[in-house]
Amino acid sequence: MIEARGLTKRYGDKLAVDGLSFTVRPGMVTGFLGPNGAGKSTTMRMILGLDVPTSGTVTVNGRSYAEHARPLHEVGALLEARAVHPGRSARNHLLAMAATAGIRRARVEEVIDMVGLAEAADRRVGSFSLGMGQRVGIASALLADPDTLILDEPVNGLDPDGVRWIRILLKGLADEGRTVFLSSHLMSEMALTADHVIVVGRGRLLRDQSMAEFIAEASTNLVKVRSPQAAQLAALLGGAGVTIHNVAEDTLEVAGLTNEQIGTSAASAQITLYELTPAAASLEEAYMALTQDAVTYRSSVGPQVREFESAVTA
Ligand SMILES: Nc1ncnc2c1ncn2[C@@H]1O[C@H](COP(=O)(O)OP(=O)(O)OP(=O)(O)O)[C@@H](O)[C@H]1O
Repeated sequence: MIEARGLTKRYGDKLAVDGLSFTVRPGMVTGFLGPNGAGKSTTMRMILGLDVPTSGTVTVNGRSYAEHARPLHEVGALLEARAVHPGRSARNHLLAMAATAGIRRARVEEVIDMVGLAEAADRRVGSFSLGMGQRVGIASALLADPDTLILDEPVNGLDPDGVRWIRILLKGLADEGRTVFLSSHLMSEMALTADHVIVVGRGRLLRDQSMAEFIAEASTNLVKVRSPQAAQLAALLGGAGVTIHNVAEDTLEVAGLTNEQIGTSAASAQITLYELTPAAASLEEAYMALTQDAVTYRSSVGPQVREFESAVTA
């Protein structure tokens, strides 16, 4: 369990993290989302005792990182910067870490197997691909069998196989009752991996809720209906509190009625339906809508955002 209370970090004039309070709970994967420069890495570094808060506190299992007698056994981390000596083999790197932390040698072989590095463990880490390097980083994080894992952009640059592998691994670790805290800009992947989201913008907390709630909140109550008798259906459904847009000859977008109500009305008037789809936002759409004002480094607005904006204002 990770608990931040009023966590704040100032670098000169820059307030990188601004009074963050949140709890990352065990038994689930929590996604940490936010635009570039929102303060995610700074927050993760403070959790790991690599940066000192200007004010506020952050604890892992009730104590700050520095107060733990055996911190590696409490929390394992994969941060963006790789800190592995390139001339060492993966096995020697893990053996050196294990020796320093008083971890038995057999555990090194266990984690090598867990991350699928058995074949390559004696090769120099410097010769590894990005994906293999990430596996070494994850093996290091898992070495002391910690209850809490913190991973900053673990899927960055990985191929689809590697991305899928990390997803399955993290979900499995959460199912074992561990706390898994993960940052990523890859929204489609985050949607598949995380059960809960914490969203920050300009150092501040924007959301702390379940993935399902976050997406549902951003979903419009539009229902897309396709019918060869679209005009007849529109006339039938029209009424107070109902808005209907004819988006194509055979397609309506209806707001103000549930798909059950539309289906029942259509059936009673013997109108044929080809499609009846409630519109659900994607995580990316929900995230974009929330963080639009919190983006520090913005490129021109992409077509995806425009599409969503017109969908919600239509
Ligand atoms: N050591 C530092 N000295 C000065 N400013 C810093 C330092 N570390 C981070 N910052 C600033 O603090 C803000 C938050 O940075 P941080 O790296 O935590 O954001 P982030 O959410 O992890 O971004 P990204 O998604 O790009 O990794 C940024 O404006 C950054 O420039």
